[in-house]
Amino acid sequence: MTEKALRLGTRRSKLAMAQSGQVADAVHQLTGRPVELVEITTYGDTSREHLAQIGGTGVFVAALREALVRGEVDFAVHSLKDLPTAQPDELVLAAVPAREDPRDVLIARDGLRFEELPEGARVGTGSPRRMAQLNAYARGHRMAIETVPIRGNIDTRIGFVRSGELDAVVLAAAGLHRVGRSDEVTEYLSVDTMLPAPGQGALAIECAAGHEADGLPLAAVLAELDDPATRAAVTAERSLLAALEAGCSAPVGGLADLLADGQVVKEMRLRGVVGSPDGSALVQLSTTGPVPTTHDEAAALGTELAAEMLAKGAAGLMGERAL
Ligand SMILES: NCc1[nH]cc(CCC(=O)O)c1CC(=O)O
Repeated sequence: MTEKALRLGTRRSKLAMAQSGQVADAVHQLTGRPVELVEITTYGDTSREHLAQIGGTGVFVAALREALVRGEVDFAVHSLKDLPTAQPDELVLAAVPAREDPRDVLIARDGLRFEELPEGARVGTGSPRRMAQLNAYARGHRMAIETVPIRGNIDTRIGFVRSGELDAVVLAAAGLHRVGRSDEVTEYLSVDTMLPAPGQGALAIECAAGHEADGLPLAAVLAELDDPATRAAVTAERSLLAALEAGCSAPVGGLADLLADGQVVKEMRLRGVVGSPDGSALVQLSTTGPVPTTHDEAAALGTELAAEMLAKGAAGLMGERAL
């Protein structure tokens, strides 16, 4: 008798299928069980509204989470940056595997870098975080650009540049790497000018609390795929986001990394930014602390930085805080 397959719930976009396929292989290696992909359509996939309008938080994950709770799938893979910061009691964030490149990139016509864009260049992004930082960068260089709200999958977004409708678009490096489109990148944006979204480049593997698949305790098994350094970093980043009371479509960037002295890791640094979408005002701060050894220590770094950012007026820049 063949062993029963583990059911992995996934969105059906090319990106979701690529990252779910990768996790499916790893789980198959780990357990010896076949892993079957179960495609689930989320509201974020079917709605044609702009993310800022549909409320942002959770639109790509709610349907997957419902399937987990109902036991229709055994585990699910999400882009961590799309996952709301509140963790439902019925679900466990079983693993955060090693992160991909967290940076944002520019894909521009004619191989242009950001600073080479012409006067009045039209740059596509639907993300208030990217808008705020792009506009601030442009102001700093006395460039005039126009940010144009767009949405759609990776191919659609690259298509706006191909068709000549836009001069450039900004996307996450990780997504492009995962779908094999990295050769389209014309500039990797420095995190000094473009802090990524909290959790960007990382995946989240989630299952229902206490769930067993034919005797296999899933949370414990999947925990083998966890990368503690990535987990600590994204915990700090998401705690920053939560403490700012912001969601994934708020103009908030955050990135934690480890600072080393030679080979020896000394500290964790957390950088954060909040900006007005026109880039006229940014609150950008960073903090460092001992390398966290627990969830609470990592989360404390985010809470601390959020308090400092709020003291510098971050709340006023976030506009609709419900977003
Ligand atoms: N909001 C869409 C989204 N969610 C996850 C990624 C890919 C990058 C990642 O895994 O962090 C993207 C595309 C993008 O921002 O360009």
